[in-house]
Amino acid sequence: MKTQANILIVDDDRDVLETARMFLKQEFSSVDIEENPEKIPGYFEIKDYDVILLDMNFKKGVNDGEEGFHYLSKILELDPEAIVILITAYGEVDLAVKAMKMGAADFILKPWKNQKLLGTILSAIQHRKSKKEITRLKAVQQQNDPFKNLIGTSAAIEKVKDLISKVAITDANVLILGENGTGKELVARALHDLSKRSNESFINVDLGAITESLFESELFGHVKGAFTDAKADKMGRFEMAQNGTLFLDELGNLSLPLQAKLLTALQTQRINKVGSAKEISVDFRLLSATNMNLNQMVNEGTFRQDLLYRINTVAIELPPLRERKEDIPILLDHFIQIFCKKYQKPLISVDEQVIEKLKVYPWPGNVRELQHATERAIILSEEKTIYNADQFISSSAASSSHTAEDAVTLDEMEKVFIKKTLDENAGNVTNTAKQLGLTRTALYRRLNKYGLG
Ligand SMILES: Nc1ncnc2c1ncn2[C@@H]1O[C@H](COP(=O)(O)OP(=O)(O)OP(=O)(O)O)[C@@H](O)[C@H]1O
Repeated sequence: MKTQANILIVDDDRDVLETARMFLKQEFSSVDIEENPEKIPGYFEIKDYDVILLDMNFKKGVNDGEEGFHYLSKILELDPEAIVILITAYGEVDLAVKAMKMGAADFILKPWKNQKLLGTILSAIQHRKSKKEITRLKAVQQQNDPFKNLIGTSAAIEKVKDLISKVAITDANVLILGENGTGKELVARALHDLSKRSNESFINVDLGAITESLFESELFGHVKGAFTDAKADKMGRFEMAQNGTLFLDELGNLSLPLQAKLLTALQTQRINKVGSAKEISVDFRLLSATNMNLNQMVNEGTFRQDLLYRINTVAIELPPLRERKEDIPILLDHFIQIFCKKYQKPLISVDEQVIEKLKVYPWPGNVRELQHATERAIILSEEKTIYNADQFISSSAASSSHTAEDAVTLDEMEKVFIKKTLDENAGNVTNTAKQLGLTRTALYRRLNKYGLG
């Protein structure tokens, strides 16, 4: 029986090709031959090759192996897991060794004995199988990693991951705190994925975006005819989260009357759809998030203490990016991979000096801002390496090292930076917020804080 394998042989010697094909056809299911190495990419478009036999020298009289290296790297670009066996002549063994360092799997000397060729190809196929298996296992492992999206190795992030692992399996209500763009929603999803409710729904409610008039209908649902626009029955978010997880984002934005309504529903675990007298009991795990200081709001009388008690069995605090700068390179790497793929660019690298500048910059919009900045840089980049920090952060930010020297505190640095970005955008808050990776609310808060409003 023939071994199932696709083999491609590339050599400029027609005799070598035909003889090899005749012999290998008896052993393997598919054997293709090609004299012109420039045509290799075309073959890769049609088939997935298990082994490629590649000659080291194609032009007559040239035997420095440069062509072999060139086409070897081309093949590895097309398929990083490709198994390439180089065909070499006597006296070229040192070149073959160099090629193996570059990623070739093996080499075979011309003229070969058929049994030797067979043995080399069979062990190469085995090698290919194990390589594929390792890649598959890595993918499975990554998929099973609940923290695969939560990038960072700083002590602060490790502490957060630790806490998530501990509380996820309990049904405790968790309050996730942190500035805009620090990853609060990612933490909420990880808590859900690791919980007993992971097979049920994860329902997200952005309380900052719900108007006072739509609050009840959004959260509790309504029945047909409950109000003019209620053309049909509607399920509320509480009901959608039945048996699963309910994530209330931007909780600090809720007005006092709505806080009261929310508290009642949480206490009774029962809701009435708007326009219905029938009570529905709901069972969900509650996660909340805010970038506001709820304790301070309680003191000021703008947040209910009893509601804070209810939602805050455990608190997880996410540090701002400027307090864990050591995570910047790994996050950068992560986003570069995502955006190079998205915009179909070869993997772009970033010069060390640029990375140093990015570490000095205060990132008021945290990871979200870094994500946007990286996307912009990748779109703009025409070279393989980015040497200019301006590509990531606007000119005002690029001079942040100057700002850093002049500014005494991070707050001052942030103020100067926001002011400059605002000026650049002719005072347009929406555009400024977008550029900084902040929500408009977050920007307004800062404008008030720094007296820039
Ligand atoms: N540690 C991280 N690793 C990878 N991506 C991250 C990380 N933290 C945040 N992000 C990314 O940054 C963006 C913002 O994160 P997320 O929405 O979770 O932040 P947030 O704190 O909920 O923000 P907001 O308060 O503005 O709603 C998302 O695209 C998210 O994927």
